[in-house]
Amino acid sequence: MSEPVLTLRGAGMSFGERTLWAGLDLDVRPGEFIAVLGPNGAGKTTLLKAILGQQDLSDGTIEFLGQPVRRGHRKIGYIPQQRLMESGTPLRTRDMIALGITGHRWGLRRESRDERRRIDALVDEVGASTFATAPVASLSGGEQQRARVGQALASQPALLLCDEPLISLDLRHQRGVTELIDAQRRKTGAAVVFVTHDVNPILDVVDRVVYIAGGRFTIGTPDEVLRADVLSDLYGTPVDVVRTMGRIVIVGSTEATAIGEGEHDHAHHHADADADPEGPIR
Ligand SMILES: Nc1ncnc2c1ncn2[C@@H]1O[C@H](COP(=O)(O)OP(=O)(O)OP(=O)(O)O)[C@@H](O)[C@H]1O
Repeated sequence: MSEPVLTLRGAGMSFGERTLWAGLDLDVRPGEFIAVLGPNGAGKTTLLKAILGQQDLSDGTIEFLGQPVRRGHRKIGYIPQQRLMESGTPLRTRDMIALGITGHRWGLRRESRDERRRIDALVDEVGASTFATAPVASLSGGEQQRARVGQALASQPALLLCDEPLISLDLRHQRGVTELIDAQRRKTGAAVVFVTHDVNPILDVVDRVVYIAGGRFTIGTPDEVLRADVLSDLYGTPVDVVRTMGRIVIVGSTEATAIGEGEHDHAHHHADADADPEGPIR
């Protein structure tokens, strides 16, 4: 088996008295697709920040390609949690994608012919051709998100970190972005660590799940982890896993809803979070 791209050993993250996760051992292989699931505030984004070298661990180690993680590694692609571009930002879509290749040198020198070809191919691959010359700030949320994916893929990363990249996308574009990331990891062997509240849009492509909740975590295939007994044990309270119309919905009892508290603060992330008075935990 090939060497892992990413290795966590005894990794722990605490803020004061509060432990987000501890004792996390994980090897991520080339081409592997890992979903990081859990309720709001569980520590999913903080895990990505630790892998990016932006947040020091409280315990343990993280290595990327055999070296301790450090900030700004060119071989890690990152799609941050979505923030809409401020209107007035003049950056054009193609230039935003090009930034992933030319980095900070953008604007200071011309693209090489090879770079130009790669950028054009990426613009095409993320379906951004029709808005390539439009200012990013003028795009819809979904279009901006495709530009972000293009930028993250531009440096041909060995590891792609995605923080809720499907938020604000309609079903068609959720599928489009998922297929894009899936195709990329199959083509280039890039490993993917994908943070999401809702596993459903990516269920077909996920190899393993890291489910974080209440300061603890569990790791396994979706079938191993997304089960009532496993998640009830993790949450420490009864949780049901309902399969309906090809979707998995994780439903808590009143107590479990309390554990998932904060979900409704972020209800805009999920249109259907409001639809269930029980408050699904994802
Ligand atoms: N530097 C920090 N200092 C103190 N607390 C922090 C710091 N960074 C994160 N936290 C806290 O850690 C918790 C986990 O945050 P994180 O953003 O990782 O959660 P998440 O699982 O990504 O949640 P969401 O689904 O809401 O995005 C939050 O309560 C947050 O306030």
